[in-house]
Amino acid sequence: MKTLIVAATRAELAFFYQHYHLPEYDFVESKHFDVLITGVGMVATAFALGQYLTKNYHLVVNFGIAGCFDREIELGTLLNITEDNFAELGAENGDEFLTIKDLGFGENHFISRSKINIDLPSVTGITVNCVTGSEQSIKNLKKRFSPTTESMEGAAVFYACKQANIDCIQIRSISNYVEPRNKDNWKIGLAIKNLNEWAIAFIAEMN
Ligand SMILES: O=C(O)c1cccc(C(=O)CC[C@H]2O[C@@H](n3cnc4c(=O)[nH]cnc43)[C@H](O)[C@@H]2O)c1
Repeated sequence: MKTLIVAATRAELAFFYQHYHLPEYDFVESKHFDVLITGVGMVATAFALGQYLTKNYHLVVNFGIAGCFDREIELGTLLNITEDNFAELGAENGDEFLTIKDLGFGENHFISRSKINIDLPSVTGITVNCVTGSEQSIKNLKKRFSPTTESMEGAAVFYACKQANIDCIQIRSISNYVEPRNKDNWKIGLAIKNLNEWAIAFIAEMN
């Protein structure tokens, strides 16, 4: 059985593609692993996984960059997101937020059940449709989830893997702090370089 590597954009796996001489397609098959580029966001991710996630895979690895709520963590740091949450899926009730679970319609919190030993700090993430960019939203999200990271896909990958009963890990490299938007502060190049080096070593070790 193979590993399915999932990322939102091909740019996030650029050096990985180069290293393995992969063709520039959004779904690439190779002997030990396949790669799926889903597009950004939960909808695109869920649709792509609905098309490609089959029982041929024993493991899904979601790679990407992410925002970070913790200023003690340096940009470019790699983290293992072992828990993730749909942060906006639910209902407002005045100032209170009711999750999809509170409403009785399903789960908003996912935990990786993988037993693979990952040499990175384990943290909790949130997954959003709208990148957080106001002090009030940051305060609310910290209160509700105590998150370390924010992405736009993570919890959707965990959700799909749970539905398909396939183990999943999520590795993200910190490109920016979650703050009022200022793309000049983002270190995307550094985050992608570190992410790809780790991904190449991880896949080499697994096979
Ligand atoms: O501008 C570029 O060169 C560039 C190259 C590769 C990827 C990007 C992206 O913007 C990828 C979007 C991707 O990043 C995740 N992300 C990163 N920071 C955050 C954040 O603060 N909040 C939420 N998501 C974040 C997200 O998963 C997107 O899929 C740009």
